[in-house]
Amino acid sequence: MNPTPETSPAVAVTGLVKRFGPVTAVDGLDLRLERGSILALLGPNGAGKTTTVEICEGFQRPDAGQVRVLGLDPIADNDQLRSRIGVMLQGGGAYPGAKAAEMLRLCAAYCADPIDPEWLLQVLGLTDCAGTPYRRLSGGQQQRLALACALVGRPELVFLDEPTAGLDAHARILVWELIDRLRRDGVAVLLTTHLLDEAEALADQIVIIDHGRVVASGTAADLTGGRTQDRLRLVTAAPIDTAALAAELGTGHRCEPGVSAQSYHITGPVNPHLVAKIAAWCRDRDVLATEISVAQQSLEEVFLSLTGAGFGEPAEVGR
Ligand SMILES: Nc1ncnc2c1ncn2[C@@H]1O[C@H](COP(=O)(O)OP(=O)(O)OP(=O)(O)O)[C@@H](O)[C@H]1O
Repeated sequence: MNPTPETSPAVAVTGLVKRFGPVTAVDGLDLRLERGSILALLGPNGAGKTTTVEICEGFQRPDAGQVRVLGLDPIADNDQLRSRIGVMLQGGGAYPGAKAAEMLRLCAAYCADPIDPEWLLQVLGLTDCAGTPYRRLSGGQQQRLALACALVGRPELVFLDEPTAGLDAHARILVWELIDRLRRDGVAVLLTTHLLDEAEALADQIVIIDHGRVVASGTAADLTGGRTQDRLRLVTAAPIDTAALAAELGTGHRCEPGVSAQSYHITGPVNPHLVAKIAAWCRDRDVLATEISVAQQSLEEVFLSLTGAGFGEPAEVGR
């Protein structure tokens, strides 16, 4: 049975392909965003994030694959979808001379049940510039006003393309709090970002794409924690012979110097026996091991390793 539009996922994309001449911007991409949750789309420049989001918004036509937004076709059912989704557009649209509050009230006037524009201005720290013409607003204020315009119609789903790009730390926190609040109110959010801490702080699900394909997806914990069992960090009070330690640990283990002095990365299966062996090896050489820790990769390390040169097949993490 086909899901009805009310029970279907906020976004369901399967096998999406989009080409621009010789460039394949999106190459068989699958995505699924549940209602009331936040999905962060991460990827290097040119990975296909904006193209994917614009197809979901109905601004571009896919070459292949299926896209359903709130159970509907973003192009064929665009009229039905418009009032139910929020899109954060860049630029002042047709009214760059209009004042900030006027623009937001205008957006609200098109909506059946808008959020109070004054409340949104206040939450986003825009009250002081409510009377400022759009073109005189700072970049960060324009960005927050675009977010307010996307949200004023109480959308069920909101698309945010780099919502905090260029915002100062204070404004970023305001926007993060608002996005988190949306989720608690049952709104689904699909956001693209280059800020890994933003994805980590906000998203229920992170999807990393490269060359138009999903290379990993899961929660931040899945992505950073899934590989902890094959990596150990060692710090010693004096330099050690890495080749000798690697030889002691046997095949399957490597020992390489880390970035800071007398720090080392040991890769290979990590278990209590390995930890004991390293400690004993240091003791036998009268070298103090000041730290032996099972290393947690940062999201940045995961991102760089997955989207760096030479990456091969897609990794499925925590799906
Ligand atoms: N209208 C277009 N015409 C031709 N090529 C395009 C068009 N739109 C996107 N592309 C190409 O498609 C690829 C994906 O672009 P896209 O903007 O989706 O990437 P992105 O992940 O959003 O990148 P960024 O992080 O830099 O914004 C790029 O190689 C881009 O040059």
